[in-house]
Amino acid sequence: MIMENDALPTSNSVPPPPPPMPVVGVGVFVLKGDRVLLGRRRVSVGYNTFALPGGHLEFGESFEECAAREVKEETGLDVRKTEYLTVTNNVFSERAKLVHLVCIFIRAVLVDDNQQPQNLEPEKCDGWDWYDWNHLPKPLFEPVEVLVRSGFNPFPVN
Ligand SMILES: Nc1nc2c([nH]c(=O)n2[C@H]2C[C@H](O)[C@@H](COP(=O)(O)OP(=O)(O)OP(=O)(O)O)O2)c(=O)[nH]1
Ligand SMILES: [Mg+2]
Repeated sequence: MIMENDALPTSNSVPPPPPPMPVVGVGVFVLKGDRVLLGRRRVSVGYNTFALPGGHLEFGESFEECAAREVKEETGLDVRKTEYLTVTNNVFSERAKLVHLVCIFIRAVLVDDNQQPQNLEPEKCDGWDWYDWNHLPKPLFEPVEVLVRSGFNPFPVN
C-alpha cells in the first residue's frame, strides 16, 4: 500500500543504494614469543573489542603486502616472515545491521625484537599491547573470537 508521504519513483529520482557487499580484511597475528599483538577497536565494526592489526585489502595487493603495510601504518612495527594462515567467512549482526567479513589471517614476526608498537591511528584503536596466547583479553573481535574458539593456533609448530 502506498501511503500519502511515500516518495514515488520518478525518472530523475536518486538511484537506490547498492546492496551490501562482503568486506575483505586482513588480520595479522604479530607473534613475539608466546604473545600476540592486540588493540581495542575504537571503530565499528567491533567497537570496544580486541582485534589484530589489519585492514582492507587494497586493489592489486597480495595478502602479505597488505599485512606488512597495515601493521606498519597502525603500529610502526616492521615485520618479516609474513605467512598466510587461514581465511574465515563471518556473517553476524551488529547494532541491527548485518556485517559480512571475509578475513585473511596472516602471521608475522618482528624484524627487530626490541621495537615497540606505537598507536599511530588513535582514532581507530586505544593502543597496542602484547597478550599471552593463553590469557587473551575479552571481548575479542568476532572473527578472532570465532577462530580462537575453533581451537586455531597461529604459532608455528616446532
Ligand atoms: N584489523 C582487523 N580487521 C579485521 C580482523 N578480522 C576481520 O574480519 N577484520 C575485518 C574488519 C574490517 O571490516 C576489515 C578491515 O579492518 P579495519 O576495520 O581494521 O580497517 P582499517 O580501517 O584499518 O582499514 P583501511 O580502511 O585503513 O584499509 O577487516 C582483525 O582481526 N583485525
Ligand atoms: Mg585496522
